[in-house]
Amino acid sequence: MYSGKTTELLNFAEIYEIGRKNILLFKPRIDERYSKEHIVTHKLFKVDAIPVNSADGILAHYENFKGKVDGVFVDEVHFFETNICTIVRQITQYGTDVYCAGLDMNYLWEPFETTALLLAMADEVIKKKAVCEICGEYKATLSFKKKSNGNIFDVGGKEKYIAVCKECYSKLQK
Ligand SMILES: Nc1ncnc2c1ncn2[C@@H]1O[C@H](COP(=O)(O)OP(=O)(O)O)[C@@H](O)[C@H]1O
Ligand SMILES: Cc1cn([C@H]2C[C@H](O)[C@@H](COP(=O)(O)O)O2)c(=O)[nH]c1=O
Repeated sequence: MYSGKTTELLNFAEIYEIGRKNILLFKPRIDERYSKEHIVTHKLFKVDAIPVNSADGILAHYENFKGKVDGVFVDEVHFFETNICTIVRQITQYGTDVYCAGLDMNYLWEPFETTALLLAMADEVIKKKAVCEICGEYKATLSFKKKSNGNIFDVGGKEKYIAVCKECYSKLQK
């Protein structure tokens, strides 16, 4: 969390917009942290997006679009079920570029399955780091949940999670 994934996703989307390409942006409907119908960065930069309940919603909007879609952008992919992989492949085969942003690992330091599968399929992967909220070093690759409750899928921000490096995560666990 806080590593700039959404910022990076929106930067890619902007490149398509500048080039007057047709793009569709999606977010999981459960992510209502900042807005229901925008993808929003933690610096509060926001762009219109279509909230969907599942990956099927992405395909439905894609197929209903009149004209060619040049790029599809999906934020918070870890919240989607693994069938998003089939849909991403299908959309790619139609000739559309697909960009996904999401967490690779949950707060238990385990992979999110959907992200892991998408990583395997991707032509290009960008792994990002945040500043560790404990030691202040720019090497945070994990999220520590302040009150561990067993919920792997749990929308939230700094009230629930902090970005930490591996060393600080291990110390916090003790
Ligand atoms: N611990 C942190 N490390 C880095 N950036 C942070 C941290 N906490 C807050 N931020 C802010 O979060 C922004 C990144 O937001 P965003 O792109 O939405 O990240 P992500 O999608 O990875 O959660 C940074 O530009 C910075 O302003
Ligand atoms: C670690 C972890 C996070 N989540 C949730 C919390 C947020 O709603 C998103 C991550 O958002 P960000 O853009 O990366 O800040 O995912 C979760 O559900 N389970 C987890 O283990």
